[in-house]
Amino acid sequence: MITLRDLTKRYGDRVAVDGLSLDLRPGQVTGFLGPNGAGKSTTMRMILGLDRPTRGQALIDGRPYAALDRPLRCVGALLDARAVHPGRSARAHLRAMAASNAVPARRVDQVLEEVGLGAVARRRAGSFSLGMSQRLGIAGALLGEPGVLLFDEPVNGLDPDGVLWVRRLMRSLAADGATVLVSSHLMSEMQLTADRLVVIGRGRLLADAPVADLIAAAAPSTVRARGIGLDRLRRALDAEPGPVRVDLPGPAASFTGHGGAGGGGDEVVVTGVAIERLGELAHRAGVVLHELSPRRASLEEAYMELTGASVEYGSGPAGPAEPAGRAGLGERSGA
Ligand SMILES: Nc1ncnc2c1ncn2[C@@H]1O[C@H](COP(=O)(O)OP(=O)(O)OP(=O)(O)O)[C@@H](O)[C@H]1O
Repeated sequence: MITLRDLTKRYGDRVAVDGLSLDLRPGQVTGFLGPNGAGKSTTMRMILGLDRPTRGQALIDGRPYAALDRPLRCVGALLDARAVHPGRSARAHLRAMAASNAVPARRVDQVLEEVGLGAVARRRAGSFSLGMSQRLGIAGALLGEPGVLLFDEPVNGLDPDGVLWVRRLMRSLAADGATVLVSSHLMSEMQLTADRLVVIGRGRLLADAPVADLIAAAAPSTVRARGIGLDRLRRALDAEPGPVRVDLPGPAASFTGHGGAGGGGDEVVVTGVAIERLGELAHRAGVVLHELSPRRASLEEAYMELTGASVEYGSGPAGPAEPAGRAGLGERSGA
């Protein structure tokens, strides 16, 4: 269990982490998200006793890191995969870690096999690729079989096989009862890996919720309707209560339904009306439907919505403009 209470870190005038209070429970993978500079690494460093909080506290199983007897047996972490003496072999690096925390030496060979580095155990860590270094960092985190694990960008540099392996590893650690906190900028990966998401921006908590709830709250699902006579459907939607939005469709590939564009008739994307209700309205309005397909928002869309105002190091526009469809045909707030 990880407990944060009013956790705050200032560097001079800059507030890197601003009053975070959270409980991260065993048996769950918590994804830790936020734009560059949001304070994720600083939070992890404070949990691990590498940075001293300006105010508040970070506890592991009820105790600050400094009060843990053999820390590697309580908490394992991958923060910076390159922070290994380059002249030491992978095995020597892990053996030194094990010795300082009363972890049996045989565990070193076990974890090296587990992370796929058994064959290169005697090679200098300085000769490792980024992906191999990440695997060595993960081996170090697993060494003491801790109940709390922190991973900062663990899939950075890993090949697709490695990414899948990390996802399964996180899931199995949580299934065995560990508290797992993992930061990542890969939204699709987080959507697949995490049970719960904590999103921060400029050091402050923006959201703390199960993945599905966070997506549903931040980015509404939509329904695409394709057919003949959609003007009549749009008129029928004018009488619906609540905010309803009617847009031209985005890229056809992002929809789950069959058919796609090009089958004849018009297309609209409706937000704010259940698919069943839309079907009824279309039927009553005499619309010939060729397609009525739901589209669930992605974590990436929800994340953009949540963090839009907190991005400090944003990029300028690049590449072709978004399809014109999202500009919107009509929006109204319900009566
Ligand atoms: N040692 C330090 N001295 C001064 N400022 C720091 C220090 N460490 C972090 N910061 C600042 O604190 C803020 C939070 O940084 P942090 O590295 O925690 O963000 P992050 O969410 O991990 O970002 P990223 O996604 O880019 O890794 C940033 O503005 C950063 O410049």
